[in-house]
Amino acid sequence: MNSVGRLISCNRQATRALAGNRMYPTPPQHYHGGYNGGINHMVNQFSEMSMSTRGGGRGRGPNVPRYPGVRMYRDDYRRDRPDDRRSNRYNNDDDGDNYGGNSYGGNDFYSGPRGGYGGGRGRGGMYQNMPPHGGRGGYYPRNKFPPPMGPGDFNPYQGGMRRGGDFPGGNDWRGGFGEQVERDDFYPDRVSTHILNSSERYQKDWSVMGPRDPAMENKLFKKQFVQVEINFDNWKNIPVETSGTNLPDPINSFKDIGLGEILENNIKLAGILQPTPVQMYSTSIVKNGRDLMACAQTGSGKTAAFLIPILSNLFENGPPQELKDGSFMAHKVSPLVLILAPTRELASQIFEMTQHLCYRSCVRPYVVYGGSNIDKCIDQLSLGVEILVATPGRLIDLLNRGEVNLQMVKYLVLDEADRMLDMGFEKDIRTIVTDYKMASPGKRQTLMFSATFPKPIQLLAKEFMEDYIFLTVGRIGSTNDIITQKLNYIRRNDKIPELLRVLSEETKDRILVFVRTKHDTEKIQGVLKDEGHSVISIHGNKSQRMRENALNQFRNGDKNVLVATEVAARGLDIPNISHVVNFDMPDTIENYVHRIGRTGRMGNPGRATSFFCESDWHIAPELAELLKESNQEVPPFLAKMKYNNSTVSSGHKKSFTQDRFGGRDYRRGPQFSGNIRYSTTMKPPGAGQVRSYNTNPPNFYNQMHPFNHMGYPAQPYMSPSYNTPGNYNNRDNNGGGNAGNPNNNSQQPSDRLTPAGGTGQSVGQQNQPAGNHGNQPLLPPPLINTQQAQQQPQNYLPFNQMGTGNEAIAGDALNSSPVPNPSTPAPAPFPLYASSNAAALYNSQFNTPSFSPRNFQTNAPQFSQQDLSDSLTNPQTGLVRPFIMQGVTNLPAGLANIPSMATSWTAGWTQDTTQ
Ligand SMILES: Nc1ncnc2c1ncn2[C@@H]1O[C@H](COP(=O)(O)OP(=O)(O)OP(=O)(O)O)[C@@H](O)[C@H]1O
Repeated sequence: MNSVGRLISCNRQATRALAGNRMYPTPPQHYHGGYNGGINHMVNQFSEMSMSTRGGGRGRGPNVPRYPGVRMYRDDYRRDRPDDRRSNRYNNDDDGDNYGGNSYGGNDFYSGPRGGYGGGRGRGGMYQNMPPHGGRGGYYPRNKFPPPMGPGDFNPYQGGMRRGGDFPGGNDWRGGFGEQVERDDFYPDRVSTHILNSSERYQKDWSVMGPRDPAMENKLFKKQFVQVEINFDNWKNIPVETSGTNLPDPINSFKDIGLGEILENNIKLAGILQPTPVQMYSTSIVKNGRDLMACAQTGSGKTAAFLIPILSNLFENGPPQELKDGSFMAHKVSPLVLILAPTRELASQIFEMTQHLCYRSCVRPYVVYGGSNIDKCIDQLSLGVEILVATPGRLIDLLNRGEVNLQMVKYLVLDEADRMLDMGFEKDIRTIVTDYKMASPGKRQTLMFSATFPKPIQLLAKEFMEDYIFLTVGRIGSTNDIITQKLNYIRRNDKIPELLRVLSEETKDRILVFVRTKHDTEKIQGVLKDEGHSVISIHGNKSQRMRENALNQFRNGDKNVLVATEVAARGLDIPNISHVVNFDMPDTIENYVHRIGRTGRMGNPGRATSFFCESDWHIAPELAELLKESNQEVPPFLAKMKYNNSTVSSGHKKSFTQDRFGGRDYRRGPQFSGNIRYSTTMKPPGAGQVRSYNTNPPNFYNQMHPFNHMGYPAQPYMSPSYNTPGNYNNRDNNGGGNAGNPNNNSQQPSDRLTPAGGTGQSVGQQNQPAGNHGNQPLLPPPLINTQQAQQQPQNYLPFNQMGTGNEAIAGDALNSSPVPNPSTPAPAPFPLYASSNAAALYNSQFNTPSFSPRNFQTNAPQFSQQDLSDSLTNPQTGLVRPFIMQGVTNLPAGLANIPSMATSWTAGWTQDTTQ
């Protein structure tokens, strides 16, 4: 007997044992896909000491290769998909279904037909229209893969789904080989907001609030768990940047737009009184019908940021005409809003908030994800759903079954979008968006949200969008300042004692401990329990019920330590997590950001402690940058590691700064024709500090480097908005930061940000001598086209009049935009450009590997030798400062002197170059 056969045989025995006296016929060979799947499912459940088998899981299609020895999880098909296991970098934590488990759950191609397997949940296609014969029977995936027949297909009495036992033996058969467990207690649909069916709802006026339902209200809005006060003060200073065409103005309050009575009522009940920064911007962007790619710090209210404006539009506009007049006859559920999330828990959380906001409305939300009961799910869908929250795998399952129709989708939301478009999920997202007749970009609105948005993902994401706006809230490359981050350098064997020590210092609130593997999660949970801690764990090997129970216990304070794998890293909003401990470092810097983002939410402080081993060196450079950017202490060992590994780590660094993490609109290059706008009413973090730079610069780095390592304007730089290229947006152009526009310098509204102690006077007007920092707005570094500068000197300021902090950066002009000059408009904040060669050279000259390659462009025009030597010989008056040697491959001999010369230019130069 081969290993598969042995497995089947042994499973049969287990099955019989579990089934008690009930004996089931061995199905014919060609049914074994379904049958086998069912058994495997049961064994899996059995191993979790749960008798919750319900007719077995899905079967494996007979033609799909099986990998002996790999347990088939009902919803964890990643394990059976070696390609995905290989390619998914999030999955190398040995936590098979951290993210993807459910995503493949139900993909019929892999799972084989559900039909059949001895009373399983099959929905045999050919009998699906014969309810008297046992419900729907095995299903037929109309779109793609006709399943081989299973018992449910030809014998509805045996295999068809009974749903309530409408045929003798009904529910018994549902159970298949085991005891049936009622899962209502955790099934997410425990709160249903509507009783009308969809066609009834389509006839209603959606802007009218329905009657109050005190019981429902209590269920939805009762403060189940400790509520955390929101600290809006911590957001007043957050920098916000938008880029794209025709940027709408943000709202200041929800009252600025008519949300309608339903939403106004519901947000109040949900405790949402004023918008967070991301909500201010996204609300107006979505209400203006635009696509949006939003990158905002963890815990800043992104969920409501997409839900509120979408719902506002829905309530205002009502159902689409085709649905109202019945011209679009959907025989299946046709959601108007589709929200996709990577994990079950996150989907469930989004659904919960959707329920809150849909209370007393005609809009019915629902959530589908792997690990939950699909029959129930289908039952619920049949009532009609306007907002569908889903994990990709379960949705594809339902699409293949023909249960969901995406043709009416008007809003597509990807939460944790970078994760959703990462390798593990990208294929699924493409399938969902392109294979099921969803409206194309432009005809639907597409919204993507995350706290991290790497450039390659942006490139992918743009395919799903049209003329989108990129929104950044918070400093990119940083985490929330209010999370105090600590790194402990530690040997692997010392981690557990250290964890016990850290926990012993904690007296209150909840602590979340991240561990790499499922196995270690269990192990550490055991150790902590033995030490008297009140601890629970969550990981992908746990059943959905156990996962939800663990989260609930942690949420409501029954347990105050949660040990988790990456599965809990993204999106989970649990109040009062005071401390995140990275027992094992995450594999990527993005994951680090999301993990520690479980604390420090809604503007409240948090702590993160990470145990750093020597083997974690790969994340060192990125982490050092991140800590620096977040105003955290960079431990000496990390800085050392960074430089020691500079050659090895450069690849990481490159991908970090240039391609990963992201958060800066990748489009902002020479070809970008949109606008860029910075927040005007919100001061940048540390605005007070900024002013002090002028007299006694405490942080020269920031002043000298208008762009930080992420290519993002460094902290002090926060210009009022203006358009690019070349045109000021007058509304926002009074004073500070807009050098070169003398007409607008006369007044400075009180809410106007004055960067770097600025009185708002322009460089051009002031003609500040170099080194005099007083009254100088910090400008973005324009790029000089040196040739043009020489030809049109009237448009340029001599170097020595620009003043430190306003220095032009040598390089190619961006669309020939000139350097600030009183008579010409100032250019927008450009990134710096240089070739990679120049970058490498710069870094080697300055003995630092950390100059951002993000700003480099390989095909930039050559920088003339003459320009260089002019600058070298006379840097104070030259038009060009050889700060970045753009495209230079053959350097003049004098170049070697740059560091020493630079030092003499300004006292802060050396600091300037150490970034
Ligand atoms: N304007 C608001 N006023 C009060 N509470 C809010 C507001 N907006 C959101 N919240 C609450 O803040 C918490 C965090 O919101 P949410 O989970 O959407 O953050 P997030 O930015 O998506 O975080 P993450 O990046 O970790 O996914 C939630 O409990 C939410 O109900």
